[in-house]
Order: sequence, then C-alpha cells, then structure tokens
Amino acid sequence: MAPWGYSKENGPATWHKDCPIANTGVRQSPIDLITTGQTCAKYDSNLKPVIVSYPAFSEATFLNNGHSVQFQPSAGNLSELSGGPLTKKYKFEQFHFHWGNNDSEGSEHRVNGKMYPAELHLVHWNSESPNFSSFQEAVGSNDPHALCVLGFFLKVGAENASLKPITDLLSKVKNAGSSVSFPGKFDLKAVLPETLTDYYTYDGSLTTPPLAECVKWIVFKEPIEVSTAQMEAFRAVDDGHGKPITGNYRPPCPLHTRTVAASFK
Ligand SMILES: NS(=O)(=O)c1ccc(C(=O)NCc2cccc(F)c2F)cc1
Ligand SMILES: [Zn+2]
Repeated sequence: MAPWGYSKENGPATWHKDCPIANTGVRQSPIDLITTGQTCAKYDSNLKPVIVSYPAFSEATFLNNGHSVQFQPSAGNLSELSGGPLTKKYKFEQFHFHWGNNDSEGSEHRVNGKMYPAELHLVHWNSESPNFSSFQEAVGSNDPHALCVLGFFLKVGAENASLKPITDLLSKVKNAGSSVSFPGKFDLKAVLPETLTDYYTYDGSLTTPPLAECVKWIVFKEPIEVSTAQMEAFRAVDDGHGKPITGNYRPPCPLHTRTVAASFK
C-alpha cells in the first residue's frame, strides 16, 4: 500500500487497512473537545499548571517529511516537561504542525466542533520509565502515558515574531523529504503563552500511523496568534506528489468511555 497521507487514496479513512487500531481503537486522537452538555470536559481542581523547561535549542534539524514539517533538536537537548496531569518528567522529542488550506480548517482537536487554522504539537516521552529509554521504544511500549503531547491552537492575527524563524524556514523545505539544519538558536518557550494553566487533558493516541494509544494529551485553551502570511507559508509546503500539503489533520475520533478533564472552569 502507498505510504499513508491525507489524500482520498491514502488519507485517514484508509489508514485502518495497514493500521486496524484506526477503527478498533477506543482511545484514538484527535477528539472534539466538548465544553457543555453530557459528555463535556469536567473541571478538575487538582490539575496544576504545566511546567516546561525549554532552554533555547542550539542544534536542530527542520524537516519536511511529506505529511508535516518537524523541528527536531539533537539528542543531547535537555528540554523537559512536568506538572499538569503528569506524575513523571518527560523529555522533549520534536514539534510539528497540522494545518488546512483555509482559515476555517486545519486543527486536529476541535472545540465544540470549531476547528482552528492550525495546531502545534510538542512531542515528549516519559524519561523516568524503567521500560524504555528512547522515544522509539516509548511509542512501542504499550505504556498508556509513554508520550505526552502538548497541543496549541493557532489562530490568524498579529505576526508571531517568536515563530518567524520557523515560518521563514518553510520555503527552504518546500520539497518533501528535504531538511535543513536550523541556523542559530531557537527559543520555543517564547512561542508559548506565559501561563500554561488552562488546558484540556485526556488519554489518546498518535494522530498519524501507527496511531499508538500511548499519549497523555494536553490541549491548551488559549490559541497562539500567527499572521496570514505565516499561515500561507505552511500552505506552500509540498507533499512529495507535486501538491501542497493541504489539510494534514485527522478528523475527530469517538470518545468511547473516556472523559476529558479541564484545568479551568
Ligand atoms: N500528531 S502526533 O503529535 O500525535 C504524533 C507525534 C509523533 C509521531 C511520530 O513520531 N511518528 C513517527 C514514529 C517514530 C518512531 C516510532 C514510531 F512508532 C513513530 F510513529 C506521530 C504523530
Ligand atoms: Zn501532530
């Protein structure tokens, strides 16, 4: 089978062929985050702010893998995540984005059915587990919280100066499979809202094959602003079949018996 993607021929509705968990899994991601009514997110006063320690990355690769663009620092990076719903410390692995070809679609998670134009995923793995000692092993470990992904919605507004080094690099990785070593330092902390207090959290999966059900998801309520020009820069990145990547987002999956917790009222 052709490698998975987001077209009619290889998109989310076909992934079950190589990845049965797509249809049989009961903790698949993304989901629609419902804030009122029966199955809505439930306020949990025990949920603490998320704590990130992201010293500026000095060595990293920026890659177009044909289904997203990904920023991956060298293995030595010391960036860590803790707090929030987590009981362990997590190591930063990479960040990447999901986006649409217009401002009314693009995010993977939705809020009461509303999609944002894009979503940023900061991927981490549990560095304190005795069962694995790398990201790859964590994904394959069957540990329900082997990974923690922080999701941030992007919305169109003012130019985001902190993300400019990334959006300015998109033209350099236009072709699928191309990568560049990131020039200089990148301060990821500056991209995020100061306070990481208001978020939804639930147990889910990778949103792309192998769709492993090993992710503690933390999706922040407050979107990050980017300019129209910055959004357009994502939409010019190619998918390896001579077309721009437009709509590299999976539709929402059934909640099943899961509950979503909210750290805010
Ligand atoms: N969108 S998301 O945040 O849910 C997500 C995060 C990471 C990956 C990933 O690393 N895939 C490649 C990969 C690498 C090593 C081992 C794997 F199993 C694997 F899928 C996929 C989806
Ligand atoms: Zn993602």
